[in-house]
Amino acid sequence: MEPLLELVGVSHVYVGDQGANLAVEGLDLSVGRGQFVSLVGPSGCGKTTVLSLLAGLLLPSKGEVRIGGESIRKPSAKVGYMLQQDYLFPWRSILDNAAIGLELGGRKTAEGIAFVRSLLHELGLDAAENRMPFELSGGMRQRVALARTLATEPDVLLLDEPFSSLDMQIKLQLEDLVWQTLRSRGKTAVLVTHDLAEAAAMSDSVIVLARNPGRILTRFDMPEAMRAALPTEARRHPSFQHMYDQIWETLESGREKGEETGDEDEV
Ligand SMILES: Nc1ncnc2c1ncn2[C@@H]1O[C@H](COP(=O)(O)OP(=O)(O)OP(=O)(O)O)[C@@H](O)[C@H]1O
Repeated sequence: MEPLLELVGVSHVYVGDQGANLAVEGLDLSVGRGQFVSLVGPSGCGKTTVLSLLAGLLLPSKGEVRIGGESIRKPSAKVGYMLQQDYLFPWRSILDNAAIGLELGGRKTAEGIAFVRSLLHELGLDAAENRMPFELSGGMRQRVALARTLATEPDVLLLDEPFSSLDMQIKLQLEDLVWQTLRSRGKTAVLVTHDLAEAAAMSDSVIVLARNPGRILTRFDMPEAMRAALPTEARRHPSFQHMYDQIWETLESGREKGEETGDEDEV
């Protein structure tokens, strides 16, 4: 499959008052167009750093980040971000929040607004378009954030723990909705999560990282039947527990080999 996202020998060093900190080292990763991959690993292994490199918010100290074969040196309209917090503007209606990317890009035309309305409709938010963010539940607000991200039609979505502040039932519903929405549009997605079950259920591949320095331990490709199923269905697939256990064991083995720092162990 033609790769859309590529990390080629990527290292990143943060330089600050405390000196240099090698956050990630020697990352090689290829993600095909339309694929959904997750990054999992202990706190500090570089998941957010990888997303920032893919978003063009950070430049690699070594190696290259490519999207569609082109080296990424600055933020690109091809890439959209969805975060744990929705960052909706409290003084703007839902429609105006969802349309903000178009507005900033000078594309808030009648056609653009019609597109945003169609996204809100698809995400079950048509009745909410004139409401204000404080009137919505956490799950609804994250759906608005998804509509806002999709409105600018990025090829790639970077999802930084977008479900982690939601209660379980809403989280499962939203995992299905996001997965379905991205898949039906052929979007490429990179999800950062601490929830291994979420990673296994939503992804084509799960990338396990270790820390000190951040590096890729293993890439797990999910069985085809799980990849084709909605996340809630994938969780019930006979291979699910096996994949989950393998990811968990790899994480644990990385911890045993590389953790001499005495840091808090948090998956
Ligand atoms: N701005 C920064 N300046 C210096 N070091 C940083 C900076 N941001 C992150 N780091 C360091 O880089 C490493 C990777 O951090 P990063 O936030 O990417 O990890 P993470 O896997 O996303 O962690 P978490 O799961 O806790 O969000 C850590 O050692 C962290 O302390």
